[in-house]
Amino acid sequence: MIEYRSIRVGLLGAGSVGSQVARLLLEHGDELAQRIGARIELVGIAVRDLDAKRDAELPRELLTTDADALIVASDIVIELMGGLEPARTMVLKAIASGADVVTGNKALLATHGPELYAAAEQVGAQLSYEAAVAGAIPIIRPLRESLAGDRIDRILGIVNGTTNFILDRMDSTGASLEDALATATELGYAEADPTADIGGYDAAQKAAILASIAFHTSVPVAAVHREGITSVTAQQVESARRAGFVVKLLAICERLTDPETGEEGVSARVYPALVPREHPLGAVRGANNAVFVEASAAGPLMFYGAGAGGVQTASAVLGDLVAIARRHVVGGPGTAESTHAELPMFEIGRITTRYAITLEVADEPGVLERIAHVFAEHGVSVEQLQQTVSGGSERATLVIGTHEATESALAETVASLAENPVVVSVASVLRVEGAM
Ligand SMILES: NC(=O)C1=CN([C@@H]2O[C@H](COP(=O)(O)OP(=O)(O)OC[C@H]3O[C@@H](n4cnc5c(N)ncnc54)[C@H](O)[C@@H]3O)[C@@H](O)[C@H]2O)C=CC1
Ligand SMILES: N[C@@H](CC=O)C(=O)O
Ligand code: NA
Repeated sequence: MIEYRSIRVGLLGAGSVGSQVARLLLEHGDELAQRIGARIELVGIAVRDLDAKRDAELPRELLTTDADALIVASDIVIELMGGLEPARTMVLKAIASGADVVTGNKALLATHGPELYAAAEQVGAQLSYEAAVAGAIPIIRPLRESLAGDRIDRILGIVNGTTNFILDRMDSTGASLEDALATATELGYAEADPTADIGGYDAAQKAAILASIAFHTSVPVAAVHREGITSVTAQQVESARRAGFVVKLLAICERLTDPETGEEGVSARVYPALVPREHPLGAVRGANNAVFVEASAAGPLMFYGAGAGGVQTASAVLGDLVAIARRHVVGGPGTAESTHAELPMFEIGRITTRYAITLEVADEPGVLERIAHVFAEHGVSVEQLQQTVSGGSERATLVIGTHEATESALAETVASLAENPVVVSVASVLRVEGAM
């Protein structure tokens, strides 16, 4: 029997993810010791309530309400409390006391990332966070290590399980957003307050993290353009389905070059978009996540799997823990954040994409010509136009698909359309992404 040295690990938070991390550490201690060459000693689990019911049964003697004492007694701290404070203060304290840190806290990283990375780099500590984006799916490490020699051009991700479940349910059953959300809540996918999910905040935090790593640029969450799914209607989902598309909430991180100045920059944005059903992202069902990466040399790559869930996310936390623990055994520096490029952020008006616009118009001669004129006036080129007239109605529905256009040109086009006397209403404007 090999006598391994011990590496002391302190766990902050024993909720859905934390309780599963503790259980796996306790159950697989021997195997992990062999893989690492040292024993992970779980020295304590900081909780708010010693008697709370938990997803996994944990030894009472490990529970403590004194997180500060636990931090200073640990070589590696795992933060799984969530939220900004006291998580930020505790992570800084752990780093200052010489510990490495593993966290799954995307809100913390998207808001205070640069401060935490700088603190870690200053003392040579490792801060790892595979669980923070797309749960169990390995995406941070592939971007940072496997693709370190390549140039990433674009990331298209479904990174919020709750909204994907809702949109998938609307697509497959015709349910309204409210009904699909109620089902997501019943099944335990949505948060008690689902605003972070359906408002796109959670996806925007993940987009900020992905863009920062992919483009070696510090991207604050405030620079991510965010639109949630709250105004997506059953009608839009049904029209998309009939046209061979599916509505998905996408996080898009893109390297862009201004065609006029040649300036290079980054766009990070979250919005619901039409995706062709045959695109790999179009087939992502239920609460799953997927991240589609386009790299210059590697070409398109797809990472797919469970983006949430206690035990699934615990797998990513343990992966980070094992990697850090191995470094304790073999020595050497950790991986610092790479922000050498510091590309400027391009605002949403500068991005180009395709659009599908649905208009209710008067059914009278010359309407199509007047509508086409509005598009031409703003330099937006129409790719296809479909007209439907309901029997006996004096109105017609026009669905217009555009070629690539800038957001600013599209916004001006839509504003002009809304004011045009032949337009009864602009029923829907959705971007089209991933067209192949
Ligand atoms: N649940 C999931 O599927 C995923 C969660 N994450 C992230 O992992 C982290 C943990 O998430 P969950 O386990 O789902 O959250 P949770 O709400 O189930 O658990 C958090 C636990 O931390 C405890 N806590 C909060 N403040 C504390 C304090 N000051 N001292 C001690 N304990 C404290 C809470 O009482 C709770 O038991 C979050 O940052 C979340 O965003 C990331 C990916 C997926
Ligand atoms: N609420 C999130 C949980 C994981 O990050 C989601 O639905 O994806
Ligand atoms: Na992940």
